[in-house]
Amino acid sequence: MRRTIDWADDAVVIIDQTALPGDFRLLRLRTVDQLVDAIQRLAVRGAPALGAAGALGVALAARQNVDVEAEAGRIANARPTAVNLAWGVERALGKLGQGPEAVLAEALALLDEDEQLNETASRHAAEVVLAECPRRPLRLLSHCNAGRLATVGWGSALGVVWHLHARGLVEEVLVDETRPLLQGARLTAWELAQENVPHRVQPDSAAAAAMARGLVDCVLVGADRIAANGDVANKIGTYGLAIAARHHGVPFVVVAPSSTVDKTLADGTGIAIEERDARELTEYAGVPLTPPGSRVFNPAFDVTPYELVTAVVTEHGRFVP
Ligand SMILES: CSC[C@H]1O[C@H](OP(=O)(O)O)[C@H](O)[C@@H]1O
Repeated sequence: MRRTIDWADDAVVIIDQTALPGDFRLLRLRTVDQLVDAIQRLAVRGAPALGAAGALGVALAARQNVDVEAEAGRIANARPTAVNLAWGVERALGKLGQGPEAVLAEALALLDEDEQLNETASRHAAEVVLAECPRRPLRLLSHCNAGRLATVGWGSALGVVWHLHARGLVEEVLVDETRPLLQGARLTAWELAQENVPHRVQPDSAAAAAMARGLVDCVLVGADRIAANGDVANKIGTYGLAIAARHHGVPFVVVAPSSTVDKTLADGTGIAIEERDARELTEYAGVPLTPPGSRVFNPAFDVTPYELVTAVVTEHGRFVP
C-alpha cells in the first residue's frame, strides 16, 4: 500500500481518509490553508501521520513567500491533542535557517523514520502480546484506527496485527466502529480487509460484552499523547475499554512511537482534549440524528490512567514511566 502521506511536485500528497472506504483518492495540498483544512477535517489523521503532516506543512510554507513561523504556528494548532503534530512542525522548523531544501529534507527523513519506528514498536508489542496472552491463535480488539492510515505507512496498534497475522497467530480482530467519525468501521476494517485479516465490526458499546463472553484475548490501541507517568490520551472510548479490560482480566496494550511521549507533562491531567463540532453527533451524511437544537458533549479523546494499562510499547520496547 502506498504511503498515507508523502511529498510530490511541491505538494503534500495524502490519501483522503474522509472518502474511505468507498473511494480511494489522493489529495494534493499546495498551501498551508489546504493542509490545515485537511487536518481539521481528518482527511489526514492519526498522531504519527499528523507529525508527518506538520513537518511537510512547514516545508510547504518554507517554499512560499509567507511568514513561515506564523504559518507553522497555524499548523501546530490545527488539532491540540496529538503531540506529534507540534513535534513534527518544530522538527522541520529547526532547519529553517538552512533554507527550504533543508526543511524538506528533514521532513522526508521524518517520514522514513516513522515507518521504521512504528514497524519496530509494533514488532516489540507483538512479543508483549504473545507473552501476556497464552491462548492461540489470538482474538484481538481494536479501537479507532491506529493502522497504516494513522501513520506514514506501517501502523502502530494495527502494526501488531500485521506481525502476528504473518505468523498465523490471529484468529479474529473485533473492530470497534468508533463513533462518531467511525475510524474503526471505515478505516480499520478497510485495512484489515486489504490484508485478508479475519475481523468483525462491532458497536463500541459491544466491547465490554465481547470481553464478558470471552471473545477478547487482548485490547490493542494507539495513542495521541502519553504523559511522563504513562497516562494515555487516545480516541474517546479508550478509557471505558481499559476499565472493562481490567474488570475482565484482559490485557490492554498501547502501541506508539516514542515521539508520542510528552515528557513535559507529569501526568494526563495536563493533556488538552479536542472538542469537536456538534454536527458530528447531530447528523450523519446530512441526515438529522437528534432533534433540532440538541446540545452535545463531543470530546475527541479521553485519558486512560497508566494504572489501567498493561503495557505501553514504543520502538524502545516497554515504556517505563
Ligand atoms: C496511531 S495514532 C492513532 C490515533 O489517532 C486517532 O485519533 P484521530 O482519528 O482523531 O486522529 C485515534 O486516537 C488513534 O488511536
